Amino acid sequence: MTHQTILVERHGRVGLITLNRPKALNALNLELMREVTTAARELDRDPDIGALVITGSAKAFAAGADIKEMQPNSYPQVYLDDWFAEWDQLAQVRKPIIAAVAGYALGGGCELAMLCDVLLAADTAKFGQPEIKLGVIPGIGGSQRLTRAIGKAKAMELCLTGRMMGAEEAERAGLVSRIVPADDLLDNALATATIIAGMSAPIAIMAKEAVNRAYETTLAEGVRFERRLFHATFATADQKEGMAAFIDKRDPKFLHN
Ligand SMILES: CC(C)=CC(=O)SCCNC(=O)CCNC(=O)[C@H](O)C(C)(C)COP(=O)(O)OP(=O)(O)OC[C@H]1O[C@@H](n2cnc3c(N)ncnc32)[C@H](O)[C@@H]1OP(=O)(O)O
Repeated sequence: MTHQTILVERHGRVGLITLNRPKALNALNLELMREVTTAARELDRDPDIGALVITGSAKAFAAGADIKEMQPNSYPQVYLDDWFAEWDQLAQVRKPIIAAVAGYALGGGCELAMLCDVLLAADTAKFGQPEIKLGVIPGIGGSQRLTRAIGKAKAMELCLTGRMMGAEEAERAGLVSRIVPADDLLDNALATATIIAGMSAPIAIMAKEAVNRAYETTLAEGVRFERRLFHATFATADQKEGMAAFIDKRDPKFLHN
């Protein structure tokens, strides 16, 4: 399939989506959003794919939603078209997604990174929610996901001032799982995704669901949910294989069922 604003590649069991609007610093226009969500859903359905990576360029993961596209729109238009609701489809992807972020991840770019499950940052990464400087507020979940990731104090400051934070501050705050040198970012992301894609596919999906549930429910409900999924892992062939492999002192051969 031909894409205008993204590149899609396969690296073994990993699907790689690269944002590709370099002249606009990967600003997220409606076409790019559709292409990313469509590609991610296709990779999610593909049994030969176990994990996804989304990345941008060295200068920008994405500098936000496309301001030039947004600017002339009226309230009835954005409301009736339910602008940015389509990004919710990325949150519905069941396989783990890694965001490999170098350069600017601002506004919708930061929100796209936070829609992913593991956020790897190059030492050049800069995160922020600068929408307030444009007379708007985050619209792809930034005020919610950033607050859950780094806490109210810092999220409030970033959303109210539009200040950017660098990779080290983002890692200290808990937004980023790891910082790597910019030149090694993609290799690290693909290596991490390959490890995840080598696990049992249903078990990886259960692990993602269980961790995500912690964002949405009480501790007691979350622990109950986790326990039910844990019990369900015993209905898979991969639980038998994983434990047998440990006992036999060999690597497991997961069959993804
Ligand atoms: C409202 C919601 C829900 C979400 C949002 O995301 S709103 C947007 C939030 N993002 C921003 O406000 C960042 C806007 N961009 C910048 O502040 C700067 O571009 C920069 C600091 C990221 C980089 O500055 P630099 O001087 O290095 O580069 P520029 O000359 O400014 O940009 C190059 C080229 O890209 C176009 N660009 C950059 N960001 C966007 C964007 N978000 N939307 C549309 N176009 C963007 C920029 O206009 C320029 O293009 P031209 O050379 O054609 O002017």
